Formats: sequence, structure tokens, C-alpha cells
Amino acid sequence: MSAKILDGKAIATNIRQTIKKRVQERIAAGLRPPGLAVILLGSDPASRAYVRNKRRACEEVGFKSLAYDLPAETPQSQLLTLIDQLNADSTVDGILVQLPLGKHIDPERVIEQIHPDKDVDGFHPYNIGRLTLRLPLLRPCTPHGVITLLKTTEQDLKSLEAVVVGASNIVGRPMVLELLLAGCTVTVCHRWTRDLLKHVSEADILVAAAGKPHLIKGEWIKPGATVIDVGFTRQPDGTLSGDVEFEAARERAAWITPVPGGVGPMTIATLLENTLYAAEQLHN
Ligand SMILES: Nc1nc2c(c(=O)[nH]1)N[C@@H](CN(C=O)c1ccc(C(=O)N[C@@H](CCC(=O)O)C(=O)O)cc1)CN2
Repeated sequence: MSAKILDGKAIATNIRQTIKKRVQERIAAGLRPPGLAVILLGSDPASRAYVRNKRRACEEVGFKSLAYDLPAETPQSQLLTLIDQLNADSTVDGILVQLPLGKHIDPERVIEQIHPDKDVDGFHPYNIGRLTLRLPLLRPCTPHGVITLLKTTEQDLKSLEAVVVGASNIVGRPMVLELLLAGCTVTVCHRWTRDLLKHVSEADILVAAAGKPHLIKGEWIKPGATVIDVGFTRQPDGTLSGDVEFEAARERAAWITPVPGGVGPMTIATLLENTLYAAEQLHN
């Protein structure tokens, strides 16, 4: 068997086109465009590239894009003041602080300063709490983007065994909540998990989000599984590696995401969806 490819790039392009049309309709109706403020501290090349892509995506769909590029050593107090100003700005629907931040900044404190209605990353404890209680509003972009990808396979997700590898606040933990909401039986594996192979080999849906290149061996994959690779480690030769041995896994899986071109583009498409949702449902 050779798995079908879950083409995140193509699916994300369709989502972006739909959002662009919706923005045009808003403008024609005399409404303002959704506004997204993206804050970047420092000059880490990967963060700069992600932020550049987010701003480009915003402009392409017709959102108002507000860019704040601050020095790496910006004090936390100054960052919190900027967030307060953006919280009070009625043309701003979404506020995003690119992670990771420098060691002198407490990311949890920064995230909590963002008004939950403008937390388009979906990381605020209020939004995570709502997702936990089956009352989602703004949902973390990568995990929700994965659910959008899974829905395109037209499988009934209910009762499937889902295994999430990695328990980060950005991906693993909210991914567990999303899969639970979708009706899966969910197992989460992390650095203290004793028998990773055992859990992975039982997964109907595997979400690999450990950030460890090729941690998941192709022969571990259950035949017919859906394999979602959230890993993207830049190798010294400039190529990107996922957490899964792609070629070997592809021989066993029914569906698989490539790296790049799988989950990554869905993260940005979902950010746009969240910003439009905030403008239409939370700030009208
Ligand atoms: N505030 C946030 N910070 C971070 C998040 C986040 O969701 N919110 N997630 C990651 C990085 N990230 C978005 O910020 C992100 C990572 C990767 C991609 C992506 O499109 N990847 C491409 C490959 C791109 C490349 O060549 O490097 C792909 O997989 O096809 C988008 C967004 C950490 N920080």
C-alpha cells in the first residue's frame, strides 16, 4: 500500500481563497477588514520567516496587517503595554506574539495579557479552558488545522484510536483536546512514556509532534493508519525533517502528511480563520 498524501498546502490555499472572498463581501457591505497584529521580538531566522509568511497571508486575503518588530531585549513590561494598546484598538481583531520568546520573558504572562477575544493563537487559559469544556471559541491553530486536514479524509473520527506524540502547550496538549472533541479515544505519549512503539503501533490516527526528526519508525505504523507529522526540524543541509520516517511510513499508512507542505500551511490558514471568526463573531 502507498498512502494518499494529505496536501496541506492545497487545502490551505482553498481556505485562504474562501477567506479572501468573505473579506471582499465585508468591504462591499461597508464593513472594515479584519485586523491582525503580529509581534516579533528579536531576529531568529525561523521566527522571522514564519512571521513574514503570516503577514503576507494576511495581506493576500485583504486583512489589515499590523507589524511590530521589537528588539530581542525588549522588557516584558513594554511588551505588556503594547498588548494593552492593541487590546483597546477596535480595528484589531487578533493579536499574536511569535514564540519562542527570550529567557527574560514569561510567555504565559504575555499570553494572559492578550484579551481572550483577540487571542487568535488560542493559547490563552480562557480559550484552552473553553476547548477543555467542549465550548471552543478561538482554537490553537496547529491542532485545529490538523482536524481540518483529518476531515478532508472523510473518515468518521468517532471511536478511532488516536495517539499524540508530544505534550507541548502549542500542539500536543490542545491536539489531545481537539481529538477528544472529535470523539476519538486519545492517548498522549511524552518524554516519560515507557513503550512508545506499543502506543504508536495501535494508532488509527497518529499525530507526531515531538520535534525529534525520524523518531517514529515506518515499521511502527499500523496498516491503514492516518499519519499526521507536525515535526519540522531544519537540518544542516537546509532541508526540513519531520518526526516520522516518511517513505517507510507511507508504505503502511492510508493517509500521510508530507513535511513540508502538510501541517505547516494549515497553521497559517487556521490563524486567518480565527482572525475572521474574531472579527465576525466576537467584535461586531
Ligand atoms: N505565536 C505562535 N508561535 C509559534 C507557533 C504558533 O502557532 N503561534 N507555531 C510555531 C511556528 N509556526 C507558526 O508560528 C509555523 C511553523 C511552520 C509553518 C510552515 O508553514 N511550515 C512549512 C515549512 C516552512 C519552512 O520551509 O520552514 C511547512 O511545514 O510546509 C508555519 C508556521 C512556533 N511558534
